[in-house]
Amino acid sequence: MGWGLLVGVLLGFLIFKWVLKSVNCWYYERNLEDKKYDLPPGDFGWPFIGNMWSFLRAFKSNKPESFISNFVNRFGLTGLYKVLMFGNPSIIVTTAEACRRVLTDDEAFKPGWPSSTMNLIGRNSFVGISDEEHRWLRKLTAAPVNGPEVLSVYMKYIEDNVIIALEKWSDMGQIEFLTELRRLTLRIIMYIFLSSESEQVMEVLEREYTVLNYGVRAMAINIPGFAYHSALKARKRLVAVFQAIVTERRERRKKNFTNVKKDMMDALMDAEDENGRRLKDEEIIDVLVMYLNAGHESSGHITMWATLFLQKHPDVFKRAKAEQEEIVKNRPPDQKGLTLKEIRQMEYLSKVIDETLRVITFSLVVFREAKKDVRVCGYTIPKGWKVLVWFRSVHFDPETYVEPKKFDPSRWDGFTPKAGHFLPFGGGSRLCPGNDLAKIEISIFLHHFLLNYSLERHNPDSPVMYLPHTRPKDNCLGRIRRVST
Ligand code: HEM
Repeated sequence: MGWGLLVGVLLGFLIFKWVLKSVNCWYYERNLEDKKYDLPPGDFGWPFIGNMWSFLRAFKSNKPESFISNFVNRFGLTGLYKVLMFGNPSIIVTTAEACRRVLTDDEAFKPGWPSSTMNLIGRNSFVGISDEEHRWLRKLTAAPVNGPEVLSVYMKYIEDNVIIALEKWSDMGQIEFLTELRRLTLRIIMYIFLSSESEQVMEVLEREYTVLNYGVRAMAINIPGFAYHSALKARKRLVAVFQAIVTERRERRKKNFTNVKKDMMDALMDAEDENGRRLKDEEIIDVLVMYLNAGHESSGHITMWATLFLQKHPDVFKRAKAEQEEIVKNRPPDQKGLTLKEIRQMEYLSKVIDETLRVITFSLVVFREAKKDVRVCGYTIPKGWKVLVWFRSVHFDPETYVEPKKFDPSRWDGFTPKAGHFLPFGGGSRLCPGNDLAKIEISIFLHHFLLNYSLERHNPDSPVMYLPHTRPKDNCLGRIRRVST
């Protein structure tokens, strides 16, 4: 009798679990007819939350690879897996070939960010506008940051600020190295886009962006105490700050337009499409909220990781430093500061940066949506489903990168990855417009760090957090020490 009851309860539990695990499948595949047999393998997780729990658990327990390897172990190395994430039926794409196809086929795919992300980044920013509007605004806004020649205009500003920052930090005792770097990259992007160096504005932006970014990768629960709720509030405060800046600029332009240097804000205010349409304040604000966020978080984090890797690998540090010393040695005596030509000579440092971009993969995933039913690598992605382009898997593919977890800049000696195998800045029409700026900023910082400083971490074994972005839990607490006179 006792055994019978136990078996009955166990059986009931298994049936209940099977029903729960099948609910999403029935619901999301019910209208697909025969197409459902062409879907990639996968698992829609639990009702309502889908696979979010296993995603967050993998990333919060410091095993980010386990989320995808779980699919690989269960369904094989198919490269595409169906899931339910961020509230949408989605296909995760993990191979270079499939990722490249999704990024470059604008006929079949459009941006597909979760609505929670759009609420935070802004529906008038690049994540929410039509392809046509995107082409127009992208051309307008990418011009001031695209191409090394254009960027050489900002090199002096960047270098002066790097020198001042490193000197200041070395006098400050213990600092959160990452927080200070994020402030530095924010200062640079504020100068380029807003011509502003206001400490007060910078402090507010830095604080609010931190809260905003925690919400971007969190579950979209708008209840006090949850990261998404706080992020929505942070967005409101960011919008208020940008609105004040826009209003002030409009006033200034009315009074004294001709004498003032033009920047990105002016370009947005002057912009007029072929139908004579001009941008409203809320559109300008959304573009700025997006650009300033994208333009400082990523560069700040990657600069920190490159510094940490250099510090952790003395042989790499030595080789990178020798290269910088050589550059300074060959410099004409009357030359002040770095030139673009010198940055181009930093071949080894460029490999250090590329390897950092690969190992850290700052943008672990980007989102697209299928505009129509699309065949990719033998499977169907149904119209309206989201596609999660999983860069992390591409950068950790052992077929392309032997011992992928190892930081090894020399793997780039004589190696050019095939198209789609190295995507730190994405690809296709959405390729990061700040890629050259980011590489120049990071190179300038590392040049001065390698020549004159070292980093002494307070907790060298501080655990790493992967959400919202990969970083040491203590924000890299430590001291910057001057090592030369
Ligand atoms: C190491 C630094 C950086 C990394 C790793 C990075 C990474 C990326 C990636 C992967 C994308 C593609 C998103 C997608 O496909 O949907 C992207 C887009 C973007 N990035 Fe960056 N980025 C960096 C620096 C910057 C900087 C400095 C700026 C500012 C100028 C910037 C501005 C943008 C913008 C505006 C987009 C959206 C482009 C579009 O949708 O057309 N990024 N970035």
